[in-house]
Amino acid sequence: MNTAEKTVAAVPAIDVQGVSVHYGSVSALEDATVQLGRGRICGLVGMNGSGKSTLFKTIMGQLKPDAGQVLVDGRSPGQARKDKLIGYVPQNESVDWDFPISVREVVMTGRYGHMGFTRRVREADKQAVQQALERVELTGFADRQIGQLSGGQKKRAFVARAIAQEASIMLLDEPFAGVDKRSEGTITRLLREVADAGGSVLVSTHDLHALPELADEAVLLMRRVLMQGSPEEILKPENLALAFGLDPMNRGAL
Ligand SMILES: Nc1ncnc2c1ncn2[C@@H]1O[C@H](COP(=O)(O)OP(=O)(O)OP(=O)(O)O)[C@@H](O)[C@H]1O
Repeated sequence: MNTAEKTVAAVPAIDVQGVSVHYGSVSALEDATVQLGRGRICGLVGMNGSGKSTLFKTIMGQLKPDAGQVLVDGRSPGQARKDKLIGYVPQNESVDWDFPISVREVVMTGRYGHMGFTRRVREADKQAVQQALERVELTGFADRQIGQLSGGQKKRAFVARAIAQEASIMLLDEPFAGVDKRSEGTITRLLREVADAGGSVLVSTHDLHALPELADEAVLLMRRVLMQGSPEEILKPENLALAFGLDPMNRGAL
């Protein structure tokens, strides 16, 4: 590795330093510090309202922190978005499923950053979309209106959009919520492929049982970052108790 390559490798993919975010008088994140390296999958774990979506939106540059700093691949979130570094799979509730757009068109929006101002679709864009649809096993659904998919298929469509974008950093807000086993398996496998190719993945999940299989590391969030460590460390009952009160692994689904 030459010096320039070493410098690039040393810059974290995601670097959240002492970030605080408020919605009016509501404190959603307090002095949160999270770092994620390349080729890593990090699970984001915490109760409803613990600040997971707020953290995603701050990394995306949709929310400005009141204190602290966010760097994405060494740049500001705004620049990282312009550079199409971040692929985002939002929570289902934040998408207008009635919008008259097909699955293929949703995935094509991931290519906009590659098209320039005219947004003229080239053969390479069509191929990238087709390959992404194949990878999430949705080719047979490509021409359906997006709202006509099942919960798991909708998630896979947005994962395909991030793949078509060729984003090196993927943020997924509860991709397993309301998702069948097949979609869960497909998404888990794809995230590992993204990480194996050098990408970085931050994924929030309520499925603690699947955490060791899904992620290399995890963050336990309760407005503050309680800890960042291996899934095994995070899942220790005494640590889960910090974030959830009782041990949620013995309470079934969260
Ligand atoms: N637009 C908003 N205006 C005011 N308060 C908000 C807003 N969005 C979120 N909050 C509050 O900020 C806190 C963190 O919310 P956030 O959505 O980040 O949590 P979360 O961990 O993603 O929750 P969930 O698991 O339910 O999706 C909560 O107390 C929430 O009520």
